Amino acid sequence: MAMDITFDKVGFSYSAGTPFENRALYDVNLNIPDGSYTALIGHTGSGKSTVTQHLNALLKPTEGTVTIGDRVITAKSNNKNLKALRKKVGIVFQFPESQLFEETIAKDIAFGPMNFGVSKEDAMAIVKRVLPLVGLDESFMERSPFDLSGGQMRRVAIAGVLAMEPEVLVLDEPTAGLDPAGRREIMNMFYQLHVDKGLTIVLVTHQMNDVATYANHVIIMEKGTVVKMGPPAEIFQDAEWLQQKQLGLPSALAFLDKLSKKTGIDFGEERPLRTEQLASVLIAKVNENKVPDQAVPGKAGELHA
Ligand SMILES: Nc1ncnc2c1ncn2[C@@H]1O[C@H](COP(=O)(O)OP(=O)(O)OP(=O)(O)O)[C@@H](O)[C@H]1O
Repeated sequence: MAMDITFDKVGFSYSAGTPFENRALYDVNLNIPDGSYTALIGHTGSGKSTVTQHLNALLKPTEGTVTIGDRVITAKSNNKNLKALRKKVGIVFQFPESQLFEETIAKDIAFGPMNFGVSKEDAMAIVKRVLPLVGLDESFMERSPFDLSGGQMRRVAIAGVLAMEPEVLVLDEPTAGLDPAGRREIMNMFYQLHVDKGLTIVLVTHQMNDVATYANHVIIMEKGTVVKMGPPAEIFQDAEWLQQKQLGLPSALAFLDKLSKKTGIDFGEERPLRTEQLASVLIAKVNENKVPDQAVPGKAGELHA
């Protein structure tokens, strides 16, 4: 069963019908295609976390319809039989390591599957299968999660979500608080899971470079609603709009944008989104003699990437 997710005219209020009612979503229409790497971006308070909690029915819409694979969730849906859905859509919340609690790493990772009725023996087999996916080996199984570094603890917590063998993995700022090397490793790990296992990924992030590097579908939220949705090339076409909205640009695009303004060179459709593509685009422009000579020290003959 394909796990496409769609929101149709979804509204949501926290504490609906009480004096503390707080409207978080207005008329949200979006889709998350099965097998996509979707980035969900927007300022603080725009509604991203509220949307993610609808992805496995932790929250139910106050209005409209959320469809997750073959499950249709509305305000009137009952809460029964949501276990199967929760298994298919795994959410890695911010700072997931704060939810570790067992005395050994193996027990912590096995907790979810055993809660779903998997035998201890099968759960241990799952633990052995998921540890390498997060870059850890079996020697970690009997260790306490609380003796690990912050980055390793986060990997264990992520392994606990992967142990449920989800089809959709929702990541709410998964690298918050990690150092640059740890960030890169974790982001590459998720990308590998997406490529190797065909996992649908929904990444909530403020990092435009991650959006440019990994995502193939982008949703932008503002004040509780979706204001743009589409492939990255289309989303980043309008650099001006993104800057106006103070959402930031991927570094490669920000650099070319500045260069265009200073030199008048129009990089048009050739603008790369990823930093590693930048050199070849610039060299191509130099070779076309569209960059003034003085901007390229020592320019002689044809340049190669
Ligand atoms: N438990 C809650 N009770 C009441 N209001 C809430 C609750 N959680 C979030 N809100 C409100 O809902 C709105 C959307 O918040 P949400 O956390 O979904 O935004 P966000 O885009 O994820 O922000 P951030 O980037 O800071 O995580 C905000 O106005 C927020 O104050």
